[in-house]
Amino acid sequence: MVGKRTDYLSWDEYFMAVALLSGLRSKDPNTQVGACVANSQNKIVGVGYNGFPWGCSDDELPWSREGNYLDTKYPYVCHAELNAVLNSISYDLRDCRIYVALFPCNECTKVIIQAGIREIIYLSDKYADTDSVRASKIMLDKSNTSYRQFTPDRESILLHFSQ
Ligand SMILES: Nc1ccn([C@H]2C[C@H](O)[C@@H](COP(=O)(O)O)O2)c(=O)n1
Ligand SMILES: [Zn+2]
Repeated sequence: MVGKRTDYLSWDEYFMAVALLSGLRSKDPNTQVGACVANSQNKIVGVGYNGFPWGCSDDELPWSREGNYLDTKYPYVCHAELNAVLNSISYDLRDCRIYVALFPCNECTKVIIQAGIREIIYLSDKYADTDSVRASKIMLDKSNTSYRQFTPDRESILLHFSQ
């Protein structure tokens, strides 16, 4: 008898990989972030990545990190988590999980909590020392929204377009 494959992706690996794949759509030259919302039945209900709003051309708005505020990307860019929630097929994301490459900022955290998402699974917390992420953790703790870092069991996942 032929047994089943054993190196198949776990749900956490699968949803985090979808988040990372979505992040590859981002035009941000410095930080590409993807997010994937999964419901309690392990169905994907929303994906997103960081980018400018509809109608705001990637070629006309700045991707700079420094300079006058209006000449940087920060006032314009929609974060991956916001896009994943807004792109989701349901308004009510109660009991969903969000997988995201980078710990959510305070503004996205508000959106995540208000949407009813119950758990955040993140890969990197590289901005842990910012007040934005500190505020996120305060709100998450108060609202009993859980968060945990994804610790991968494998280094990478390879995709081949040629089979
Ligand atoms: N949780 C997050 C954090 C950040 N982003 C976006 C916003 C920017 O496009 C980029 C961060 O840029 P950096 O300051 O590292 O040059 O990532 C997000 O989508 N989700
Ligand atoms: Zn954010």
